[in-house]
Amino acid sequence: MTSALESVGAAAAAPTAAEDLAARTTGLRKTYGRTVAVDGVDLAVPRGAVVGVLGPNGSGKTTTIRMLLGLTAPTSGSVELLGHRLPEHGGRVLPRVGALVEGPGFHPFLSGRENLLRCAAMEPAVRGPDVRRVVEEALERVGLGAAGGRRYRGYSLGMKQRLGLAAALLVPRELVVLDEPTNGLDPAGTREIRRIIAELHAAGTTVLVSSHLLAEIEATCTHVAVMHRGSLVAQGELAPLLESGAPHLLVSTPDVQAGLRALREAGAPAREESGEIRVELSAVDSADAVATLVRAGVRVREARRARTGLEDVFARLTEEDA
Ligand SMILES: Nc1ncnc2c1ncn2[C@@H]1O[C@H](COP(=O)(O)OP(=O)(O)OP(=O)(O)O)[C@@H](O)[C@H]1O
Repeated sequence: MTSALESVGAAAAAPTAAEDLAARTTGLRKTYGRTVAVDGVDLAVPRGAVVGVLGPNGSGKTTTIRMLLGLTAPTSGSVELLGHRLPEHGGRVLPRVGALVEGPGFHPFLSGRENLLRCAAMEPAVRGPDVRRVVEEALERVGLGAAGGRRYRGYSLGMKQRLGLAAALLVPRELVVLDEPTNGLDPAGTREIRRIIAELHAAGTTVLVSSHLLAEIEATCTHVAVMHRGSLVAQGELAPLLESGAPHLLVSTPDVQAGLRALREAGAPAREESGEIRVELSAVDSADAVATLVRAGVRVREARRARTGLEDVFARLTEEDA
């Protein structure tokens, strides 16, 4: 195991106390015939965190989330939401949980507003006289104020996502679960989702958000849970995970090929990236790398330290556990 996996393992080995968890699964497993969709997942979602569930298509994110919300029954294992076991205590805890998950839920021939009015009427926390105001606020919050009167059937995928989000956020929630919330959204819509997640986080709400977009998770989350082939291969705080890899140096030079040759001859792992040289600072430090380049007559415009991106971390975790 590498130090990255050990550091993540260490985080998992010192679990957060149960009362500090907004959600927890133990040995969660789901099979469909011979397909093992989710395989023994022990997920811990600390209260107040923004946890990104990251994994390639088919890695089990949606199935895990559906089981977490009591929408799909686990084959084995258990789920606790806000300190209470599901499904026994679903009626008590689910109103405190907002969720955006794929699947039918809205009536195609009703408008977005009418659909939300039906949702709001079913919310125990919304009093009858407040239903209309709550719905208008939710529509505004997700940018559907002007389109609220249009039929759901005519909504674009992005508008459907926004309406789902509005339903999830009708009343203040302790936990908000969003499955691929930026699906179908344009860049402006994606930024709005980020803003809403940041607002929820600032208000102390716990957020669990799945995505196969690494940049998305990197930009919005405090914690990450990495899924691969139905298993959880790492979970913990995002910052230490990003720092766990070897640091890199990015060198800007007009002499990329000569630079790569010189570095490799000096035993420094280096590759070209977007017209620059990326040097792994495991065998050499940054001063040695620059000296090697200069000695070889390579003209260095700029050299700067690069943080290990989630993409590198993710590739390492999923390759090693494959
Ligand atoms: N209802 C079902 N019946 C049969 N197989 C299923 C069902 N739901 C999921 N699976 C299978 O379980 C595995 C995990 O799927 P899941 O949708 O949970 O992954 P995911 O990580 O959410 O993927 P995506 O990013 O594509 O949504 C896949 O192999 C999928 O084909």
